Amino acid sequence: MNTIKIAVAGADGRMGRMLVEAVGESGDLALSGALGLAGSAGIGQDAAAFLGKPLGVVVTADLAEGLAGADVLIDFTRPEGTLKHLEYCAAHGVKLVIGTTGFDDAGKAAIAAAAEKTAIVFAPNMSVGVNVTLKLLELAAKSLATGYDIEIIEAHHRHKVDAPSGTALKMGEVIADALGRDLKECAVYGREGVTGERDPSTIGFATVRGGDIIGDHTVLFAGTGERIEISHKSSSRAGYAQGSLRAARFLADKQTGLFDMFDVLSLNG
Ligand SMILES: NC(=O)C1=CN([C@@H]2O[C@H](COP(=O)(O)OP(=O)(O)OC[C@H]3O[C@@H](n4cnc5c(N)ncnc54)[C@H](OP(=O)(O)O)[C@@H]3O)[C@@H](O)[C@H]2O)C=CC1
Ligand SMILES: O=C(O)C1=N[C@H](C(=O)O)C[C@H](O)C1
Repeated sequence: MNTIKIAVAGADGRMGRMLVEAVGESGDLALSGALGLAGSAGIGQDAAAFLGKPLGVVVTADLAEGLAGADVLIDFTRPEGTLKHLEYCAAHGVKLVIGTTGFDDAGKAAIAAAAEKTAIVFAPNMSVGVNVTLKLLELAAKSLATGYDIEIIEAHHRHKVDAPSGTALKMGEVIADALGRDLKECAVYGREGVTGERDPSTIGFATVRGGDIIGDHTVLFAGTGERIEISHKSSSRAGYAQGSLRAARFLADKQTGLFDMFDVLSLNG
């Protein structure tokens, strides 16, 4: 089997570092490049310097340099960074695994358009556990379609910049789809003041930010006399990194197309 050459964007970030380490330990993947934000402390340093085991790949802000020879770019940055990388990758046939969250509709449309030129896996959560949880939610929502109020509660570390999390929004989409609702019309993002009684057709979101919480998601189905809670809690970012590597391997025989982790993990159907 050919070694898959991986470039990592946001190489000096929380996820970027996990990915550099995971690629280095994988056996079947090789780090070919590392991108960082111009002016960041990591620029010019070996991407694996933080491990004390340099890999000979220097973090650069130059896309041509960072993406030279790459088969796949794994990108966990910010929407504006990902969209810049996306344009370059689509033009140069580099495949993409996008874990970044917080895109608006125009950003998502740009990713879909780029997938006509290169192959992309785009998912707000790469962990196997979260994606299986999404399947459980589909079943729960269909079975609890009436008489249960649905609330999605997520908690993350103090550094997270987008809310609700991409995962929470995906959970809302999966549930809304299962119930034949449109999340844009039924989502309620936080409550304050005299809100009136709860509208049963809504899906509520609540966001907690603090400390070093890696990522907790709970969906509450609150009925009369009982409530069901479906929760996933991450205690490490390793699952996100391993899922991303699975996504990169999945892309090996794809030339174009937009995929998600259901495709990677064969969870469709
Ligand atoms: N899909 C999934 O499974 C997961 C998704 N995520 C998502 O991944 C993203 C990154 O998370 P995390 O690693 O915690 O964040 P960090 O802030 O730790 O890392 C982000 C990295 O991207 C760099 N960066 C910031 N802005 C730009 C830009 N405009 N262009 C290029 N690079 C940029 C940062 O540089 P600098 O440090 O200099 O600012 C940093 O190196 C978030 O959107 C998060 O929600 C996170 C975990 C799992
Ligand atoms: O920013 C994070 O940390 C995470 N972001 C993703 C999200 O927004 O859902 C995935 C995970 O929850 C960690």
